[in-house]
Amino acid sequence: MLIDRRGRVLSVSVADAKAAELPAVRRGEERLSGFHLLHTHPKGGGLSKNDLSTLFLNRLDAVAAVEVRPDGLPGNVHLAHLTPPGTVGEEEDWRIYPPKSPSDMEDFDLAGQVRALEEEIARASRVREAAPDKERALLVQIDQGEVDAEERLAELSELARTAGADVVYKELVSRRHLKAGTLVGAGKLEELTSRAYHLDAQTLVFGQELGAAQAREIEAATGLKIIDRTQLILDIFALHAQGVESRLQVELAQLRYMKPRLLGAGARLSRIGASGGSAAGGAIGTRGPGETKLELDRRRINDRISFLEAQLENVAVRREERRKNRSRNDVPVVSIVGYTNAGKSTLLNAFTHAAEEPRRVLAENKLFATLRPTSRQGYLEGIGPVVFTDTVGFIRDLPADLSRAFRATLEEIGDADLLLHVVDASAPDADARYGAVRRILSDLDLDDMPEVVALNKADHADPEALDRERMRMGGVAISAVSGQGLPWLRSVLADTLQRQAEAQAEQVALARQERVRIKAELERPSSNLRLGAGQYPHD
Ligand SMILES: Nc1nc2c(ncn2[C@@H]2O[C@H](COP(=O)(O)OP(=O)(O)OP(=O)(O)O)[C@@H](O)[C@H]2O)c(=O)[nH]1
Ligand SMILES: [Mg+2]
Repeated sequence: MLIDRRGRVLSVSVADAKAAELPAVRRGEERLSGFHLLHTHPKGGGLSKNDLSTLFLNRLDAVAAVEVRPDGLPGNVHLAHLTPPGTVGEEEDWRIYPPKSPSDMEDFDLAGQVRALEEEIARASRVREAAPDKERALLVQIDQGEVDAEERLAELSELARTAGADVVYKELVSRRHLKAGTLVGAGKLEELTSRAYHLDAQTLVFGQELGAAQAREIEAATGLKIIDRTQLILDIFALHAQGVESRLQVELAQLRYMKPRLLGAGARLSRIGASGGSAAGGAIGTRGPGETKLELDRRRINDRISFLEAQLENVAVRREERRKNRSRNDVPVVSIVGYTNAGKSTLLNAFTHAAEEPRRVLAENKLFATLRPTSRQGYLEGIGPVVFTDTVGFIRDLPADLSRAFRATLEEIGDADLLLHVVDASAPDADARYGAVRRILSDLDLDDMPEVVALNKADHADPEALDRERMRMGGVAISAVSGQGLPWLRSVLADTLQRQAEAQAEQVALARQERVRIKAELERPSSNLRLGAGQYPHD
């Protein structure tokens, strides 16, 4: 029986001893649901684990089980209610009372207990309201035996922070085999729900991409807002997008990601959409690029996708024209590439003396601070003027929708004469990041371009680790911030460009020689290359 606070019976269910259906109870975000579940235990015994999770997940005022005696009369009553969130010293999310006889129950002030509990819950939420309204999030990274699982979790945490979340808890969950629906299994989800309750968090972020059905199932089981890594990255791109093209690219990627997930997700999306109002403008996962909010109307989504594709096509055509017109004269171009947050923009600033504020490129301790390629002119001793180009940072497992949307931007890297690959040498997984960047370059068919590696943040890196990295990746240890190693890097860049120019000149010379040789061959009277007269009218 489900009973409300005035003692009215709302519903009665009859079932076997294993499980009874509970009608859907509206779960309050801040308060208890206002219902009390009373049921019988025909075989006797106290509250089961199932009873307690029903209490917890539905935020019931209380759950009570009445044992049934062999003579059919009521036996002991078992009762539990929730403990307030954040309670110190409580092992569990619930407080179970010692069994009472039905007559003892008459003196028990359940209403008073519930009032006290609600007051404590309200106090906790007042404390939270006083704090800045960042989305409080729990992070889960599933470890399937990858070597870099720890780093993935740390990266997920950086992504969440950049997206504006307050990470209150993170966990690496070891699972060789994933559960179809819930990935981590129902027990783990229950544990996470409990943690979220105590830490006052409403968002659960998964380090892997979730399918639409998985996200829905996990949301149903936990009552939390579910975000996956891809959504987080898309969200950051949306926050940082500047300029027409990046905005179009980001929105297109977001819509492509959302489209298959919109089916049957009406309630879920409207709920996420309604909970806007964070400092960064809107809740994580629903931010559109620029000032706009992501359009989630499923009827209009296809039209919008076609429109964006056409717009991007236009931009691409115009860019191609610009590219052709830009006389590929002799100013060499160095494209700065690397993992996100490696220090590419800082290095560009250091190289091009963009000390004058307005020329300075934004460099921040945020992932994907740069989304738009930016070129600045610099100078290299022995070479002369050189154009340095800064571009979008890479990340491992770059979401497919994003790499598709940003393909044009990324392919422009191929216009350069030389890649300057910036590695954050202070990152514990510098190798893996280097590998991830190389893989993306190879996907873009750019892996045969000449590359110079800069091991950046040397001021911050462990010297031994730095030595190891130098052995493995080669490259020059630098600090874009302190300037250490920059003269050496400049001379390596100049040498490489010089050698390349020489090789090119040599090829040109060889080609010229070859032409001369063939011409001479053709002109020799006895040449067997000489074909029948009249075939070469100019002869
Ligand atoms: N300690 C130290 N910090 C650095 C160095 N170079 C850059 N940083 C810091 O690293 C952070 C990221 O720098 P950015 O230049 O924005 O990195 P980025 O590669 O352009 O990053 P995205 O554009 O986001 O992909 C900033 O907080 C910089 O101050 C360095 O040599 N040493
Ligand atoms: Mg940058």
